[in-house]
Formats: sequence, C-alpha cells, structure tokens
Amino acid sequence: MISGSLVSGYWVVVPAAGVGKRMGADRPKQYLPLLGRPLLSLTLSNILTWPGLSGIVVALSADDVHFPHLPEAKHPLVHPITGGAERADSVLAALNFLATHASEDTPVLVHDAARPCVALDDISALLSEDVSPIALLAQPASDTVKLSGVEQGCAVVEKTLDRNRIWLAQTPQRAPLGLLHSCLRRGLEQHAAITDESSALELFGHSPQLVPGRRDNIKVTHPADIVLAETILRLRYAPTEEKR
Ligand SMILES: Nc1ccn([C@@H]2O[C@H](COP(=O)(O)OP(=O)(O)OP(=O)(O)O)[C@@H](O)[C@H]2O)c(=O)n1
Ligand SMILES: C[C@](O)(CO)[C@H](O)COP(=O)(O)O
Repeated sequence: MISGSLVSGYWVVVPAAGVGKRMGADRPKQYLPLLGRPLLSLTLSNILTWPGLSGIVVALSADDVHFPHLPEAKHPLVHPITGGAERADSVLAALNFLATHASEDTPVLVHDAARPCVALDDISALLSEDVSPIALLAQPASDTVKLSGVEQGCAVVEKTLDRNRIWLAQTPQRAPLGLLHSCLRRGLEQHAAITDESSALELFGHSPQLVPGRRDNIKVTHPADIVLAETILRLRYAPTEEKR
C-alpha cells in the first residue's frame, strides 16, 4: 500500500537506440510486434499513463527508420533525440537534451524501451514521496545465487552468495536531473563500466534506494521473452472474469 503523495513534474528518459543483438531478429527488438503493436509503442503508451509526467525523451539510433511510424511519435510529450553507442551514451544524450529544458532538481526516471510490462503500482511505489530521490525498482532474488568461476573452460560454482542481499536491478531508475547528468558524464569520461543509472551514482558515493518491483517487469532480451511479455500483458489487461 503506497502511503503519502507522489512526486510529479518528472521526465522519463527511454533508451531505445539498441540493435537487439541477443534477440537476433530482422529489426531492432524495440520494433518487434507484441500483441500486434511494436514493443516501443507499448512502452511509450504505458509511460503516457503515469501520473504527474512532464515529458518523455526517447533516445533513438541515428539510422532508426521505424519511430516516425509509431502513433506516439506525434504525441506532444514525446521528444526523440539521437542516442549513442552504448545504453549509457544514449541516456547521457537524453540528459544533455533535458539539461536545456528542465531544472537541475527535476526528477528523472530512466526506463528501458525493452520493459513494456512495468505496472502502475510499481511506478507509484517508485514515485512515492516516502522514497529517496535516488532509487530504482529491483527484484529481490528468490532463487539460490551462485558466483561462477571457470574450470577447464566450464562455468563452475565458486561460491553461493547470501540471496537475502541480492537484488536484480530493473527500471525505472530515479534521480534528480543534475546529479544523474553529472555522475553519468563523469563516469563515462573515466571509462567506467556503467550498465544502469544506479551504477553511475554509486561511482560517486551514492546509495540508491532499492524499491521492490514485480517479477513481471521483464526486460525483453531473448526471443522467448516476446511470448512471455505477451502473456503478461494479456493477463494484465484481460477482463476480470478471464483472469480467474
Ligand atoms: N546503444 C544503446 C544500447 C541499448 N539501448 C537501449 O537500452 C535498453 C536496454 O538495453 P538492451 O536490453 O541490452 O537492448 P539492446 O542493446 O538492443 O540488446 P542487445 O544487448 O542484445 O543488443 C534497450 O531499450 C535498448 O534499446 C540504447 O538506448 N542505446
Ligand atoms: C538497466 C538494466 O535494465 C537494469 O537491469 C540493465 O542493466 C540493462 O542491461 P542491458 O544489457 O543494456 O540490457
């Protein structure tokens, strides 16, 4: 149960400039059909329902020819920009744009285009005034977690980790615009390995709050994830009687 009011006036950055190597499809995975609609269209239309949204900056590949055909491309709150070589570069490009359009204390949520299933109750949890201004959705580990080593070319167990301290990071990840912009820019200048916004903030001593997220906020990465995401969305939006 979410207590307290929700943060409003935030912007959402959507990194959508990837090529989807692990998907191995005939087009970037963000344009593959889910329930008959391009994945990115589902994610953007989901975000456009979030309360208190000021705008969306979507980072696209320089050679993206699909985006203009999405209905959301014409939405006044959606601002396309050109992304970069890696996800972090795309997020930085979006923050460079935002820095000329919003104040440094504006809350920013970064959400993967590849996560169309994020639920509104998770967004409300992340936007709660009770939550730290630097926070991320994450799934507490429910399986036993192994740290791997290599022996004779095979992955072997090096040790079992305490799963009570293991969380699988999701998105959105939230931070004030100026802080995230500075940490990401400086982290990339230092050639640090930055695979999410939290890791850029951690580089400079920040400890983002972990907000428990639903297991069905999956990142569509491999071919099997398409059917899984469609099943999640069908169950999410099916009429009540069909959910039994
Ligand atoms: N240069 C990049 C690389 C990735 N992304 C985005 O970051 C999100 C998460 O990245 P991932 O799931 O790895 O997507 P891809 O990089 O496309 O996948 P792959 O690694 O299989 O190529 C995706 O929405 C992707 O479009 C991006 O904006 N810019
Ligand atoms: C940001 C992220 O979704 C958190 O789990 C993940 O790091 C993205 O990784 P990817 O390799 O860019 O998909």
